[in-house]
Amino acid sequence: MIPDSAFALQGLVKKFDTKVAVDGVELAVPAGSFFGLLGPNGAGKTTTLSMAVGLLRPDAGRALVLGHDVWRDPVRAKSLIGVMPDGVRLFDRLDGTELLTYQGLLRGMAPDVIDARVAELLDVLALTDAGRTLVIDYSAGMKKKIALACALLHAPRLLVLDEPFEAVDPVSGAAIRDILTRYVAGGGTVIFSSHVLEVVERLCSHVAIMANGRISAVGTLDEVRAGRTLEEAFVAVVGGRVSTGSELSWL
Ligand SMILES: Nc1ncnc2c1ncn2[C@@H]1O[C@H](COP(=O)(O)OP(=O)(O)OP(=O)(O)O)[C@@H](O)[C@H]1O
Repeated sequence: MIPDSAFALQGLVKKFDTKVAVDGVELAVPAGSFFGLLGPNGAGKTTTLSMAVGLLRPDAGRALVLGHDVWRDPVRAKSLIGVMPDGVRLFDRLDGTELLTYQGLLRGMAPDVIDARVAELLDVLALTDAGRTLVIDYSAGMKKKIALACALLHAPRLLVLDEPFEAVDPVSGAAIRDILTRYVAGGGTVIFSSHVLEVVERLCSHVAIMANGRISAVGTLDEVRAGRTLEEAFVAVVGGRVSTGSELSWL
């Protein structure tokens, strides 16, 4: 049986000491959707995605990738996903080509397939010249792009990306949007967190808004917007700050 949800999060909870970072998150990401996860700083997006892909053990709940439990059946579940985590920890004493090749070998890919895909990914992401540069010497945006290439290399069914557009230049951002749009058109599923509402509005078919460790709104983009802009919907769900106009008068 093929589940309707590419990704199902059920009752995920994570506490850090007394802080409840994620408070019973339930989320079904439909197969073939382009899913944006929004929320203010500290809402619990990264913690949720980290648990969802098997990088952080939940205190309660479970995550299913195409029906496979990430914690009980990790090898199968992880073979189906490509992940670009927050803070991108990479083997940065390798150059770009070596890093991708290493990633492909870990994934059990054939060397000739790896070579062809690495060359293509470096080209599309404008990293060809950086292929022989150590990753530690990359800029923040270049690190994002090589991390995205690592997530794409094995042609996963589902992509989980933490702030993929952060720090990338406009040309690279357009290239990434194009890659992801084609990936979804080809039957893939993407879930990504972002603070860039214009990008989410342009790309996403579905959106969830997190606040205080919970999902406060979820649905198709139009359902969540409900006739408003996404920014208006976000502020309505999360709560805007009311300015008295007198703050920082000393500045
Ligand atoms: N390792 C940790 N130890 C202690 N507290 C943590 C840890 N990781 C996250 N937190 C706390 O959990 C809460 C949720 O953090 P998280 O990084 O998931 O938020 P986020 O929605 O991704 O935020 P941002 O948009 O700023 O990246 C925050 O209050 C944060 O301080």
